[in-house]
Amino acid sequence: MTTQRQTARIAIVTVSDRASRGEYEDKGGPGAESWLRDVVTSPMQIVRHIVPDGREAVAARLRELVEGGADLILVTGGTGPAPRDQTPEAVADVAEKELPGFGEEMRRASLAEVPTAILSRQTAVIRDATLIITLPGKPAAIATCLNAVFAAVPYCLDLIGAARIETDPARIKAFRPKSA
Ligand SMILES: Nc1ncnc2c1ncn2[C@@H]1O[C@H](COP(=O)(O)OP(=O)(O)OP(=O)(O)O)[C@@H](O)[C@H]1O
Ligand SMILES: Nc1nc2c(c(=O)[nH]1)N[C@H]1C(S)=C(S)[C@@H](COP(=O)(O)O)O[C@H]1N2
Repeated sequence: MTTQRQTARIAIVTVSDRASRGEYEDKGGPGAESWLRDVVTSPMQIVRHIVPDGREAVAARLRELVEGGADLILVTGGTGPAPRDQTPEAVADVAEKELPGFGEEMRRASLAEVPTAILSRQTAVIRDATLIITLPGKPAAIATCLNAVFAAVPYCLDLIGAARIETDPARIKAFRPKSA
């Protein structure tokens, strides 16, 4: 068995025309970072990026981050049905495998809070040894969605050959079937 890297490289990408132009302060990226710092107890390096909406811009940034060795990328924003919302198309452009269960479960959890959660086309995909999870842009959606799916993320990273991460079981109990 190969030894897994111990420091996880995590990128958070905010997709927002207005946040990228500085018209409002990005609350989604910092929100995702503080959620991870509360939940993940193993070493990690987190970098944050802000990009405008758009298929090419988002896909290009995702390719760069995967090539740079990211283990996990959280993308927030641009998952809805409006013309500029093209994050799912960008993610599909870089995907090698889709994990549709992530989107199903995140929407299910969000629908308990807001009926318009059905408008989000959020999903998760794998490219190389990177897991990419997309989240809605509304900052309040981030914790709802990560709480809904994160128990499966450490084992997914194990399976794709990414870094090993541990979580605070009081927040999220990571489920690893082989050690359960
Ligand atoms: N990163 C963010 N930081 C703070 N607030 C946000 C962020 N993303 C979205 N929001 C808030 O949620 C609302 C709906 O999000 P949505 O992603 O649909 O925005 P949008 O209308 O596409 O605009 P933009 O792409 O310029 O952020 C926004 O109008 C904004 O109030
Ligand atoms: N938990 C949660 N999910 C949510 C929402 C929300 O407020 N909370 N907003 C919804 C709305 S109104 C839209 S349009 C979609 C897509 O948002 P995005 O384009 O910012 O990604 O996410 C949906 N999912």
